[in-house]
Amino acid sequence: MKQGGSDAAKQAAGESAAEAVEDGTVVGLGTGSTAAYAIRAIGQAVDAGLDVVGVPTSFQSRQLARDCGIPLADLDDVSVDLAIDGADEVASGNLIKGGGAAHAREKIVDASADRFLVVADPTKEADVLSHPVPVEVLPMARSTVVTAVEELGGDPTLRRAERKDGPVVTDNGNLVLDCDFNSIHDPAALASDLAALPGVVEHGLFVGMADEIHVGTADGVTVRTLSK
Ligand SMILES: O=C[C@H](O)[C@H](O)[C@H](O)COP(=O)(O)O
Repeated sequence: MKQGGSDAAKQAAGESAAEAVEDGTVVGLGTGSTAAYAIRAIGQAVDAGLDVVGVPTSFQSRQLARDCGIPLADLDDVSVDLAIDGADEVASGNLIKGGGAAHAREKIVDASADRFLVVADPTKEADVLSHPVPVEVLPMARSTVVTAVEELGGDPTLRRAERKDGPVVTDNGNLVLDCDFNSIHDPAALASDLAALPGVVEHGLFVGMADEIHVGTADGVTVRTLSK
């Protein structure tokens, strides 16, 4: 997993994207260490009087947003203007997400947003996606999805919990298979194949969804605007 980015780079990316949040914005709040910097920056702006509503993508982002004083709502009540979220890998504007097993809720919130800003550090950038793809599965479908992923050419591994025996259980009560496909030359086709498997709740390929990528370094931020 590519998690080698510096805190300074993550902070620069997160704070850059947070600058896009204006008064009255409904903002999707991503999950992970880079999105957390955006949430903290939005919280500081709320303290200074900015009127925003946040839609969290996980238990973790909800808790951080509450700690930062960001008013929250869910998708039954609001529609998202702008989502800010991290990524485990970025190539040609496509993403692999789910290193924190939050990709199902992230995809719902990020896909619903009018604009989706990705925040990353340079260690996340690649020419071709090759990070294992997290696939959230209903527990009863684990074995059938393992077989189906192998038939698609992948090598699935059940994600194990740390400081708990057994598997990671997502915020939705499901399991995660990290599926290694080596280099993914047609992410749209793989995304469609994975989504079609019975028992797959969501996979971590985010294809053609991002509007901007904010890549932070210790020295500044590069913003790439993508055409969709
Ligand atoms: O499930 C977690 C998310 O998809 C994260 O946005 C992703 O793993 C990137 O996290 P980080 O910014 O901590 O590398």
